[in-house]
Amino acid sequence: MTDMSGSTGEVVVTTQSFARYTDSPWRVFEEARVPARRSRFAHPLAEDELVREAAGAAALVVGLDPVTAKVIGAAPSLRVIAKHGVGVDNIDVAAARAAGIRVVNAPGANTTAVADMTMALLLAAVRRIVPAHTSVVQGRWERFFGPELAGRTLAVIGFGRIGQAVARRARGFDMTVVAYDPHLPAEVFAEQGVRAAGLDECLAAADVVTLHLPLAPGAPPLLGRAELARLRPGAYLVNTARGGLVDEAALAEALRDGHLAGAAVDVFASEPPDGSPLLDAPNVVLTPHCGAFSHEANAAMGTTVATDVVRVLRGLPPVNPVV
Ligand SMILES: NC(=O)c1ccc[n+]([C@@H]2O[C@H](COP(=O)([O-])OP(=O)(O)OC[C@H]3O[C@@H](n4cnc5c(N)ncnc54)[C@H](O)[C@@H]3O)[C@@H](O)[C@H]2O)c1
Ligand SMILES: O=C(O)CC[C@@H](O)C(=O)O
Repeated sequence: MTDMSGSTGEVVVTTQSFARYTDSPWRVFEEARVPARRSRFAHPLAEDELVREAAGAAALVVGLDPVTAKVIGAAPSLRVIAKHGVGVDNIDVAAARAAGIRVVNAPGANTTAVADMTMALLLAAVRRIVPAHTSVVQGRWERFFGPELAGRTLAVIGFGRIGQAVARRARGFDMTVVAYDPHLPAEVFAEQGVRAAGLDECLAAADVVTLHLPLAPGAPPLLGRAELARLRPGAYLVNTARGGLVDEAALAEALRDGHLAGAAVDVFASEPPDGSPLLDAPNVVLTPHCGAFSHEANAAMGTTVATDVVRVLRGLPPVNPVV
């Protein structure tokens, strides 16, 4: 790490997960002679902490930290906000644009990691891996049954990089895949051997629904009580996209009353999910927003965003602009 605190125009890295498996992202800054340091706070930042960190920064590299209009307004030297990942729902992109600040991210860098995690969570949910593990460890030796994936229908909602990678994996498990993504031309679905359908049709057809779309600022949950009720009895839901896409109370209720057979959730409306109704819902597998946490994705996200930060600070156009 290059720690040149006190220099002007420095890069401040607030995400704790930056360069966890290789120093190569830090080397991008070192080789470009761009001063860069980690945040003083060794935890995900609250808005006021981010205001303090952003005050003298030329660039911020953030994870899920809230880059609000207040943070942007308090950062007169800021030229670029880099999302160490894909989803920019924690960044007020409109405020950044209005302030002339670039936003960049790392599209594709964590596609494989999240697609693998989605399949891991799906398999864990249907074959009840977590209760089976607990049963063995606690000496009960209960034996669990679950459905096979072959021949079942997977509905992929959001058919971008991760959605398509999940569809390829699901086809490898002999699943039928339908997908909903209103922003893509028909050829994209056809190329992947997937049938395009509307949201309602996908929900009605699915044995498993998996979410892979962004969370739009201020949007209500895509899957509220009414949409969850449209799922087949005994269906499963996997969410590795964003917690705000699902009404957690309605999902917990659908699990408790047995309408859904199970859910696997990596992302929560509020993180950590203290008090979430999912914490004590039955038949859930819950992980701490670590879908992107493969070694390879960690290296790729870090070097991708570091490269674009350096480019913007040198006056070059970024490779992966959001704005
Ligand atoms: N769990 C994690 O750690 C993790 C890691 C990476 C990404 N994510 C989440 O996954 C999302 C998808 O990532 P990606 O790399 O596939 O992004 P992507 O941009 O390649 O794909 C997103 C797709 O969603 C589609 N879409 C947008 N709005 C939609 C809507 N209302 N209904 C249906 N489809 C819609 C877009 O057209 C696009 O094709 C990210 O936005 C992020 O929120 C989570
Ligand atoms: O910042 C993180 O820890 C996860 C980011 C991930 O959800 C993404 O959108 O790429």
